[in-house]
Amino acid sequence: MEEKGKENSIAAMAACYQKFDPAAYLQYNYTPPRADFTRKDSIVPWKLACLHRAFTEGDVSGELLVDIGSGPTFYQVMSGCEVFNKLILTDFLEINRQELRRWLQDEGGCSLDWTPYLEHVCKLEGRRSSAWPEKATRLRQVVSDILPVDVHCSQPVAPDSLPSTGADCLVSCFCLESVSPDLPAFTRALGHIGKLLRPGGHLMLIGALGESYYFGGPGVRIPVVPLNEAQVCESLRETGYTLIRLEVYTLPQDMRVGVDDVTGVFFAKFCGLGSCG
Ligand SMILES: C[S@@+](CC[C@H](N)C(=O)[O-])C[C@H]1O[C@@H](n2cnc3c(N)ncnc32)[C@H](O)[C@@H]1O
Ligand SMILES: O=S(=O)(c1ccc2c(c1)CN[C@@H](CF)C2)N1CCSCC1
Repeated sequence: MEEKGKENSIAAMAACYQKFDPAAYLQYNYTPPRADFTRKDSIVPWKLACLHRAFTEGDVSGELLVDIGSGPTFYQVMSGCEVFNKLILTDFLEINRQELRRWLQDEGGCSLDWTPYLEHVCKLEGRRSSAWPEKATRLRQVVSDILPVDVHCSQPVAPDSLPSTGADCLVSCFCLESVSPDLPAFTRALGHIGKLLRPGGHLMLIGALGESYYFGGPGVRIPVVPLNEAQVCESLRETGYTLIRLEVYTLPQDMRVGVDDVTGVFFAKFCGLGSCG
């Protein structure tokens, strides 16, 4: 696609996000039936277990974890916040960065109660679920910044907002495929964020399989690049990552609730350029 065509399709995607509604998005995806902690086949325990294992199996370490496209959610950093002393959250929209600040400042007015997620991750760590306030305090302590980000820019965050050595670990959930107009743009965005990672750092990528759209609010239909596992791995290989593990979850029929047409979710752990470790 010509340069002008790429710019137009990325601008069209950005326009879709101007009506994104964090509260609705959280309601659609982070409350039952999708977020049902009592169901063994629910996606929440599966995803939180993938993240817990990936952050605690011994090969991930360092100082700085950066979450790309955080949106209004925290589940994706509830395990990582125990491993890293510095955590930077990022999003394209100020309305999402405000939602993150509201929870971090603990002054009420948040759109979702993250307690069940904190309790579940405490249990994964072998702690009592009643230890969730300590985990909430830890998370609030380690978040050092909430930055604007645009994965379609060759420099996705402002210069000098990260150490020159890069982040030790990146996590990104349901972002790249949900903001890219097509697969080449998805792959380019992967390359852009890869430059934020130090050599040998790790990338945890969580995303939708087979999804072509989702609702980011009432009537806010946002196009998604439909991906399969092979495309995810090929895009990551093209951008120089080494696959450590890929896990796939197929959404039960009753979790297909009309807010999107996702058929599955993948969890992938990668190591960036240079020796893994
Ligand atoms: C589907 S949401 C994912 C939110 C969250 N990570 C989660 O796991 O639910 C996609 C996010 O990407 C953000 N976004 C939109 N355009 C972006 C861009 N060009 N670069 C980075 N993030 C973008 C949106 O603001 C939104 O928060
Ligand atoms: O996997 S989810 O069902 C989920 C969570 C978020 C999303 C989707 C699916 C699919 N559409 C995406 C659009 F970008 C957003 N899930 C919701 C409960 S908590 C763990 C994540």
